[in-house]
Amino acid sequence: MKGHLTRNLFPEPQKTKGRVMSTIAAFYSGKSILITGATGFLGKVLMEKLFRTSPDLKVIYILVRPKAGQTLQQRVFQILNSKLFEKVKDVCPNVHEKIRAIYADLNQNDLAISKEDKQELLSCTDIVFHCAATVRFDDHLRHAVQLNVTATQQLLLMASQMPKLEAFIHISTAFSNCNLKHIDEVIYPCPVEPKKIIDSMEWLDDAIIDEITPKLIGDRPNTYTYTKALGEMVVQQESSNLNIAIVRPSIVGATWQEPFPGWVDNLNGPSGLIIAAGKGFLRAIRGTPKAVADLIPVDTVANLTLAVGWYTAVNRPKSTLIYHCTSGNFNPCYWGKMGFQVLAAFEKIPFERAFRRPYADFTTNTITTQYWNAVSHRAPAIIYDFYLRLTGRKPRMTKLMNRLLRTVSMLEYFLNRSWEWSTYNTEMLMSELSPEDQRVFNFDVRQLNWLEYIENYVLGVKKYLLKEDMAGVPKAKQHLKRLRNIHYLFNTALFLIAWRLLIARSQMARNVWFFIVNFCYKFLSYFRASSTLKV
Ligand SMILES: CCCCCCCCCCCCCCCCCCCCCCCC(=O)SCCNC(=O)CCNC(=O)[C@H](O)C(C)(C)COP(=O)(O)OP(=O)(O)OC[C@H]1O[C@@H](n2cnc3c(N)ncnc32)[C@H](O)[C@@H]1OP(=O)(O)O
Ligand SMILES: NC(=O)C1=CN([C@@H]2O[C@H](COP(=O)(O)OP(=O)(O)OC[C@H]3O[C@@H](n4cnc5c(N)ncnc54)[C@H](OP(=O)(O)O)[C@@H]3O)[C@@H](O)[C@H]2O)C=CC1
Repeated sequence: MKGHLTRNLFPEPQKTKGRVMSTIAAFYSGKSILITGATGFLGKVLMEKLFRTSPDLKVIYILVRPKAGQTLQQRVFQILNSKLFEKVKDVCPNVHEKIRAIYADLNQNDLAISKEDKQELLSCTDIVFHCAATVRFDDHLRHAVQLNVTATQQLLLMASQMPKLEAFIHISTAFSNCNLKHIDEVIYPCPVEPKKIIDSMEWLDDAIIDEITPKLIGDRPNTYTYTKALGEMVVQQESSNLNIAIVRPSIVGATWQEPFPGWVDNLNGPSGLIIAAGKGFLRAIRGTPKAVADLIPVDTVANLTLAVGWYTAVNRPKSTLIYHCTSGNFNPCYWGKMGFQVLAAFEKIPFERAFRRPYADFTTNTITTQYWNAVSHRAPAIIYDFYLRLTGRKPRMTKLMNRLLRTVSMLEYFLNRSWEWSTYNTEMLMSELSPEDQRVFNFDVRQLNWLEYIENYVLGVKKYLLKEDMAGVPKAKQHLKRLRNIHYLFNTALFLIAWRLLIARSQMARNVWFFIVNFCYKFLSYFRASSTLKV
């Protein structure tokens, strides 16, 4: 496909209302675009941006599976009628007609796309954005390989049969090579060829796969990062036939600016932990305050991805370019500072019905982590469950806490290390953009104000994940005050009980106690005597 197209890919920039129209937006006009993973966090934001900036695009094909009792159409309807798409309806009123949901299941070898649909995709698609993946860290290797490697291979095979295809953009992760400290914009080979892994998954049984998984993933922390690295290798193997680019985002967070700040719709990455901390469940977490918190807003990832799609199609680079979509070397924020900003945001934007007052800290070693897990996580959960039992209710806090601690333990790897990602290609792309494109498809995170971003993030978590209304803030604040009083009362009672026990057992403690009581009595007598004299 490389070098096949001869039509004018650099249309003259048009003027809209006195402003030069974005070249990237103009590029997507009239295009048929295929997106996988369009129902996911990034996919939705990507699709929204495309519709909003290029309402004249021809069609967006999305590969969807039925889920949670919803048909394809119901899922699409729900997305288009969500808050995220509110602005799209003004710019592109016929958005319903421009989206075509195609039944597909990436868990199946042929992706389960019907013959007719496949034919349409093959003959019409101009650009592919491949976002679908399993992002679970603990996925079974067989499933992770199927989704992140085999499905990518299948999709590339389809892409190679698309005569009109101008670019194939693969979304990977900046952590696909997290076993390295410095990561360049290159594909690093894994010791075992992806083809061999795919083949072996077909005949090995689950027990054997479980046994060999640690050996295969080696010094990577989970099957996710390993299979994303394999996915990149598969992409590289197809790159001689296709015009491909890879985008590697770091930890994707809530929107920074578009379509509005703070939008988020799943618990991945920091979002789940923000809830856990804001509700008072999470009190300590093993993390290095000085390690870089390489968060990247989801709208920044979408903007870069669309810019990459345009650049790849128009310039047809000779080799597969990889773009790191990271914040660390442009505008670093550190876990300590971020944690502090999250806690500060809870003061202004408290969550409703908190279990305890939000307070958390980073612990730096395994022993202190275990201590805080016992004292601050497990013990309160056990006490609360005891209270639930006493009041005739079903205990649930210990189970919830165990789940949280399991989640936290899976994220810890990323909280205790810093990586350096080189960003030559990303910077090159930025410099290739016209001022208007830099504005419309902004991915320059140097402009990001972390304090403001984190505040909007916490607000977004409250509104869009917890579905809590801002009208409830005064009540939430009152609840936190009550929790503070209970906390003081509880601690005082605990102290008195401990002291009473000590007095009963130790002569030394009794002596100290009598000394204090005696001292207080004398002080009060003196105070009373001197005030009587004054009168
Ligand atoms: C001064 C200092 C103060 C310190 C203050 C601290 C403040 C705290 C906030 C600071 C933020 C810190 C954030 C750190 C985040 C680090 C993230 C690093 C991520 C690196 C990512 C690499 C980038 C990528 O490429 S991958 C994309 C990201 N992927 C993920 O994040 C997936 C992670 N999730 C999983 O793998 C699984 O969900 C797992 C293994 C964690 C849990 O699996 P399990 O089978 O046990 O549960 P589920 O069925 O999945 O869900 C059960 C239940 O839990 C809810 N849930 C799911 N995920 C999370 C989550 N991340 N956090 C919380 N809760 C989660 C889920 O909705 C379910 O709830 P139900 O009610 O039962 O439905
Ligand atoms: N979130 C993050 O922090 C980061 C994400 N990335 C990468 O970005 C991409 C998008 O991630 P994100 O949006 O966060 O992930 P989500 O989990 O939100 O979305 C995953 C998407 O893949 C789809 N999918 C999963 N399994 C199947 C299947 N069997 N058949 C069809 N579709 C399927 C999901 O569909 P369904 O709705 O039906 O489940 C969903 O649309 C991924 O490639 C990920 O590796 C990279 C770095 C960080």
